Amino acid sequence: MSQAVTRSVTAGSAGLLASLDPLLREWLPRQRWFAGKGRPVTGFSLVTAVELLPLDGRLGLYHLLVRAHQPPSPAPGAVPHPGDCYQLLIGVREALPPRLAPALIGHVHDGPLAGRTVYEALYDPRPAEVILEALRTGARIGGLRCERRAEIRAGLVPRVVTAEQSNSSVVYGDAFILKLFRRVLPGVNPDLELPLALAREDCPRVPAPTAWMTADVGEDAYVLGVLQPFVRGATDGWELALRELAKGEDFTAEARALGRATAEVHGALARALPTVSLARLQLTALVDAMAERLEEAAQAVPALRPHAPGLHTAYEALADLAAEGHTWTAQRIHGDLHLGQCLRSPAGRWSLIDFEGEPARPLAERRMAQPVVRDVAGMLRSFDYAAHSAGGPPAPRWAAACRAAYCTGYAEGGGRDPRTDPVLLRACETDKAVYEVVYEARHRPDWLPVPLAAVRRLAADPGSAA
Ligand SMILES: Nc1ncnc2c1ncn2[C@@H]1O[C@H](COP(=O)(O)OP(=O)(O)O)[C@@H](O)[C@H]1O
Ligand SMILES: O=P(O)(O)O[C@H]1O[C@H](CO)[C@@H](O[C@H]2O[C@H](CO)[C@@H](O)[C@H](O)[C@H]2O)[C@H](O)[C@H]1O
Repeated sequence: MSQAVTRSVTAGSAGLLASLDPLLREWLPRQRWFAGKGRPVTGFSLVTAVELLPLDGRLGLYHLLVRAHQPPSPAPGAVPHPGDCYQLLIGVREALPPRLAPALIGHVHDGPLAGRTVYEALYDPRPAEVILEALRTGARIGGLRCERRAEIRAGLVPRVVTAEQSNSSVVYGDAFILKLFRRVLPGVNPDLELPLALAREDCPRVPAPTAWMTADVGEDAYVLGVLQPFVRGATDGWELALRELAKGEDFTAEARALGRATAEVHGALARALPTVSLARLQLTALVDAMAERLEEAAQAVPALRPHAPGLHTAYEALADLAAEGHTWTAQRIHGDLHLGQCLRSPAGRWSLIDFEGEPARPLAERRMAQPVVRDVAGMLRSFDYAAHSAGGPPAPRWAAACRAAYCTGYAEGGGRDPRTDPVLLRACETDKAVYEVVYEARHRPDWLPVPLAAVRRLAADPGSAA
């Protein structure tokens, strides 16, 4: 273990946060992973601070969990909230070398860091090495605790992933990838829980966690990061789909393989974790939750409002089936499945990643058993997204063929053909499209027309879901 890791001490000083406060207020809301977009940050409180490299050297390094205070959402019924907790890895230098310019947070004027430059330390190889070393050695530093399931080679060279993400990732020597969660919550994190459960089932479709890091804060444990094997040379399904679309190529063979992979993962999850039967009461709760999400979304995004009555009919049809006595099985699912969560190895093998669920939903809700059709609906929406985003005119026939092939593959992989459940499928696709409208309005307003086009179709035509 490196000297720096063993010498780490808990800092915990309010002065540290006070000196960072004005810089973080400006920097944090600009980050893609910042969850509280649209509301100002009015202050911060420190949850934990651990000094990973001492300030007296050329490079200081702090691991911080900070709570960002924001006024409550203006949505009717929104409850006051203590503020989201974010994980920050803060590097401190006298001056920033030009290669680290994109990582700049700012120059500190007051407090213990006065006169120094602070920056997003993951971009810097040395801090990234410190984190890997902690994981490799199962270190405990202040409240930080690392655990590992397998050996990790020393000396792997880090590089930060620069793609747009909800979290932040570092690749180590093309052998491992570490995801550091940005908005962290106390409790079980499905992105660790489910891949661990799948590893116990020897499911080869999901990279098994190699090591992970947790913070103990009082009675609570926050999962901070997960290291897993890196699929070398992989292309994600989104990139691949757009590439094939641009060339006018058929994607149905891949869509079918993706359907098989999804069904295999669902099968393994059903073996690993409890399944339940959704009878009338639970189905009513499911339908009510969908309807409530639609109402909240319509409040937040005015463009959705004219379509709300049409969309509600999808939920009413499901409620009618429940009233007639239909039941569905529910189990743990991926929760936010889309083409970008599917990796194709150079040998043509598909893996699924990112089991965090929809980041904006409460953790308890994300960990609930759900009908598998929810994941299927996510993928079907994704083919539609691709067909509307490839640059050329929308390609509805390409999307329809992929959607059908995916359902065929799902049945071949041991699942029930999702098309035998059209009412549930339409309700789930509607719920997903509504989620996407809110997601895009918040994070990528230019993309809003994509889910809105689907909303128009789903509201007007009950048969439009696959
Ligand atoms: N095991 C892996 N092997 C190769 N690349 C990966 C792996 N896991 C993630 N990635 C890459 O990192 C990106 C971000 O990972 P993801 O888990 O989706 O993070 P986020 O939750 O931030 O969206 C993915 O789109 C993928 O390109
Ligand atoms: O991958 P994340 O966990 O960060 O998921 C979030 O971001 C996704 C976009 O990156 C978003 O997915 C939506 O856009 C995709 C194209 O970029 C498309 O393939 C998906 O079907 C669509 O839902 C996802 O919803 C969000 O949770």
